[in-house]
Amino acid sequence: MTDSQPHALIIGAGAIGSFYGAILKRAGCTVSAVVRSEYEAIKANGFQFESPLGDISWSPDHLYKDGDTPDVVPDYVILATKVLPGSDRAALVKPWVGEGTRIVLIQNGLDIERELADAYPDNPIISCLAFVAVSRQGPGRIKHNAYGRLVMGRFPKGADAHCEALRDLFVAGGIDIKLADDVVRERWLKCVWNTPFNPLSVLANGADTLTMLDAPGGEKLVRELMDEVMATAAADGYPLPPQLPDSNIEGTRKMPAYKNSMALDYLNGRPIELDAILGNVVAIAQKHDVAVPRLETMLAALRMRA
Ligand SMILES: NC(=O)C1=CN([C@@H]2O[C@H](COP(=O)(O)OP(=O)(O)OC[C@H]3O[C@@H](n4cnc5c(N)ncnc54)[C@H](OP(=O)(O)O)[C@@H]3O)[C@@H](O)[C@H]2O)C=CC1
Ligand SMILES: CC(C)(CO)C(=O)C(=O)O
Repeated sequence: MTDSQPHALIIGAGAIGSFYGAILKRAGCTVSAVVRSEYEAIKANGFQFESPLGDISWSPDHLYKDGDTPDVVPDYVILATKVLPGSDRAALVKPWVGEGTRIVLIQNGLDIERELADAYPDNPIISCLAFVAVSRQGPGRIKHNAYGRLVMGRFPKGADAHCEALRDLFVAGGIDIKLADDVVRERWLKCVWNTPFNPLSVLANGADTLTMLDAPGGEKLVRELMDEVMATAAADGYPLPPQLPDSNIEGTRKMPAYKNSMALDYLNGRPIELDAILGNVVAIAQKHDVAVPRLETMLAALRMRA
């Protein structure tokens, strides 16, 4: 593709994929999508958005199903599926990755890049963390509630010209971007929030943030879980700011009550990203002999439920 109109292909155009696809469309990119169950609806009507950004509804320039072959090799393959056991993400992107294609992950969790980096050693891997509240309302219908910021960096380290070029596109589309030299550290920082809140919301029957914090003993439990994630991060070589649990709780209390992505999956009967967000943290704690009794209990209880 030409530099003047980069081509991004979204794989897994659900809430996150279709939202950041809309942003790249606003930046003037050619944006295509590979979708699964919502193919017919998206083919007929594109992605219909309700958003504080205004009318960001869009239709993919090329719409594909799993198993199709690409018309063009994209500059960016943006993977925005859920990170679930049994989903072979390296195989999923394979038909769409050519020489020079940057593989961009916009997915939650820890230690989720390695399988892509190992499978595609010659393609830049750009790892992104989304700070946004967006959810699917029905086939091809998405509600963007608030926010949108992305933190991004090369995996395993650095923020090079590939990241800068993608940052410029997202900024042109109206999104705030932080480039991170150490994206793994950024994943730990985000996990201090997601690893307690997301699985706990499932144990609490899909509860929102304030319901969890205001339940008797709720804030105390969230803090203890955050402390266990902090201790694990430190043992893994990522000491995080000691005031992070305080600022996370304070920030969460200031936001309107909010159902995180795992709560929404649970409430909609979809599989949850238990390993990416919790299991991988527990595995790293066990590797370093860090005591994480509350995280282990939560993981065991949720595995029983699954
Ligand atoms: N939603 C949010 O506000 C936030 C989400 N995140 C993270 O972003 C990531 C994406 O989450 P989100 O967008 O909410 O998830 P969604 O469930 O809304 O979207 C995932 C999409 O991937 C599609 N998909 C799965 N497998 C395939 C496949 N083989 N081929 C094509 N499409 C496929 C699903 O299709 P199908 O309908 O067929 O299942 C669905 O459209 C997760 O890691 C999540 O934790 C991070 C921050 C906020
Ligand atoms: C931080 C938050 C809550 C939204 O950006 C998220 O990561 C999620 O919903 O899983």
